[in-house]
Amino acid sequence: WHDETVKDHTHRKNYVVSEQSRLQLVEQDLELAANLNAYAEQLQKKISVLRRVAENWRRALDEAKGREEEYLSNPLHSFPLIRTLHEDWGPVERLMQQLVGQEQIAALELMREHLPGAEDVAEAMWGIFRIVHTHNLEPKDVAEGVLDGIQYRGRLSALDCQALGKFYFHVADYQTAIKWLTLSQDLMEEQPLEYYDELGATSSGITLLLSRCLVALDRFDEAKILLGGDKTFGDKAYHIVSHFQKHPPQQSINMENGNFTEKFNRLCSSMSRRKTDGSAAHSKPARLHCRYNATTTAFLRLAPLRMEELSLDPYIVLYHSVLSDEEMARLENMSTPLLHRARVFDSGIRKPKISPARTADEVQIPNPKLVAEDIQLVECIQKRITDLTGLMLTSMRRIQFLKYGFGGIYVPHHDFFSVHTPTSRLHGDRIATVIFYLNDVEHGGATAFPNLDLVVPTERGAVLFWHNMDGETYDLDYRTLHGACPVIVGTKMVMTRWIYEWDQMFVKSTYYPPRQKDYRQFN
Ligand SMILES: O=C(O)CCC(=O)C(=O)O
Ligand SMILES: [Fe+2]
Repeated sequence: WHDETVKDHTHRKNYVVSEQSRLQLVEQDLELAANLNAYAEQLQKKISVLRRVAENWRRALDEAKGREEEYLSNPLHSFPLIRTLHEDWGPVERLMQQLVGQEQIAALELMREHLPGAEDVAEAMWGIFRIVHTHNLEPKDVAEGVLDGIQYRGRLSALDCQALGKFYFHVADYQTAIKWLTLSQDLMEEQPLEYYDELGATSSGITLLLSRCLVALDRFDEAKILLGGDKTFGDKAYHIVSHFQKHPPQQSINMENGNFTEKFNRLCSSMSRRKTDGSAAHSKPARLHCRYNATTTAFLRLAPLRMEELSLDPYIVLYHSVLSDEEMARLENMSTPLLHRARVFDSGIRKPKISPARTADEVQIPNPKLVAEDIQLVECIQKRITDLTGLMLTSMRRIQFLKYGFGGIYVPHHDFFSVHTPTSRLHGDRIATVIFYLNDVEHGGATAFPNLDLVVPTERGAVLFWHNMDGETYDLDYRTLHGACPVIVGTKMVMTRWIYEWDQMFVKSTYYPPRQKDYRQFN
């Protein structure tokens, strides 16, 4: 069974999103360290025996120095020497040949398949990349533990910076690659050079990559000076530079959706830090209205909900304290074991697929794997959505529970399909969206609407609701473009429920194209 789980990418461990997998990392790290220490101890034991033997042999000869003949005339000197030279070298040679720490090496091999793989590292690097890119952070600050103006305890090592430098090299961002690689070289002062030699990060290797970046940026002279200053390359600097010029690097990691708009990045940055007083505040426009909604349905007359209008056109509201702590805890507990990597609908292949545009784990609830009382809770929440929105939900479509890890995003998108999909044929388009925030993200993770200059920070228990289509004409409202800002620290849990056109047939009149208003200018 194990092989299958490894092959099935949707079920592999997610070290970025899952606390449980991350805790395993700590355990594995401890185990690796203990194993390595045991190995070093074995090695140390062998070294001290060999040293002792060598010392004993030398001591005899030191004593004899200059008076060898007299020394050897004493049988208590010559007998041991004869015996030693005949008998002892054999066992010593055997000891020298004996492999040390086979047990620990075997243990390491066994552990290896459970350690993070290349794709885990790639995912984590993308996470850092998105945080750095969205907030326009300086590699130096990041390496020193300053993320978006906040000093954290973590630090990056020379090896971490080298890995990030290579990553940026592969995405063809040579300017930033140079920053990471230079940092890596500076940080190498922290350990003896042999340490880096053994771990595959030589300073001259970095110099070579640095000069490659410089050449790619047409900074030939700097590249020559850099190479000339390294003994390894010396007088070959000129040839190396012209070789690099003839063979320019190819971008080998596709940025795909790594590039967000300036507007989105600015909104995310304006709202990435939680207010110190603990209250969350969305940015512009300032609070329009805050009141109790006691009218949408009969339920709300009994239990009015605090509602904040964030935008009137298009209509966007935020409800506070919709879910109780107990409900949120149960939602988290029932969903966490079922999470798998989120997919988005690819209009090219007309199927959902894993995409860097949306890096989160997800599960659809309710779900046959849940116990009856959990299903009941989800159904109760579906009813509450109708209370909040006045819109109908059918059991055909479900709520999506999403969990984002560091660097987790959802690039700006519209929730409506605008093209025909298997879902839209059955249910119509997504006329409205409801997002439940299930936790306060420590840093980052707001929902941003770049066309509306609106950004909504996560607020545990709150619910965001908006219409994706004009309420009367059903025109697609392109102004509702929105995305999830990268999570910087912590995880983010939300539930999204998209509300469909055909489900409203008994509460609203349904319109068909031709559409009347043109919102596409905001596309
Ligand atoms: O996580 C968020 O803030 C946004 C999620 C979203 O846009 C969606 O699920 O459609
Ligand atoms: Fe969305």
